Amino acid sequence: MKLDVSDLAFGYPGFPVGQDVSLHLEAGEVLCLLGPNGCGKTTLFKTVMGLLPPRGGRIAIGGRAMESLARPELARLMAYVPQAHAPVFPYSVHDMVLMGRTAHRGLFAAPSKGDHEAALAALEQLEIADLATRDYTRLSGGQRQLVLIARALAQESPFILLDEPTASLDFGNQLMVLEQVRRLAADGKGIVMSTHDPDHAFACGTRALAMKDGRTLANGPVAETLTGEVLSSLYDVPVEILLAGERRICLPAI
Ligand SMILES: Nc1ncnc2c1ncn2[C@@H]1O[C@H](COP(=O)(O)OP(=O)(O)OP(=O)(O)O)[C@@H](O)[C@H]1O
Repeated sequence: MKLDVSDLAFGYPGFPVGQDVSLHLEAGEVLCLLGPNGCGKTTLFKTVMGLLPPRGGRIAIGGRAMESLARPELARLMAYVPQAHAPVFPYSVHDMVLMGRTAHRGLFAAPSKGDHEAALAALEQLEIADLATRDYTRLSGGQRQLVLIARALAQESPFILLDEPTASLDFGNQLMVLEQVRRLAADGKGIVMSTHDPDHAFACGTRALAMKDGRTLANGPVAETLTGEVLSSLYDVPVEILLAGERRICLPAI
């Protein structure tokens, strides 16, 4: 299954944000989206999720035009992982993950045995089944982020969009989330992940899209796309790329 976004223009009513953005993603790939604050990453996500109407261009999932897909159908194809936040209502972790099943059973139907099993399987896959009965609002930021990823997994969609999944996490939790992203891709998910850290793209990305002022600065395989020149121009700071063994590392000149 393939996600094809071609020549997309996106933005809000009366406020264009981006244009001419294309991305193509296959199962098993991790596409990292990088760009300065306010360049339009979240707006692009909202448009690809069908939450904002495109201002131009085309979005197709598995060869089907997005506008031909009903909302529950779209939810079965694409899951969205927002940045971890504390909801007002103290849901249990299991209930949070169960919400990922809504697309499979309708908004008002009671969760089936299969829904509960899918939620538990998602928690187990992320190795956080021991948190199932805990209050989500009382978890650490890293644990919350993993729960939101589990919720997306329970949705059983071929594509997952993650909006800065490592933001505000400590070093260890960042690595834990990146490791899970790699595992999900290895399991055949297609992943789009926004990040402010080029090293995270080097750690788990297969492709990268560098976006500035709502336009594509570079797009392609990570190593060819995130060059020192591109990153310097993207963030307006001198950046060098070093090789540590096989691994690339971003070194800002400070
Ligand atoms: N609901 C909205 N209505 C109008 N403009 C908005 C709305 N939300 C965001 N914007 C504007 O759209 C532009 C892109 O914002 P967006 O949140 O997509 O950027 P971003 O790249 O995700 O930023 P960050 O890295 O800081 O999260 C910004 O100029 C922002 O002010």
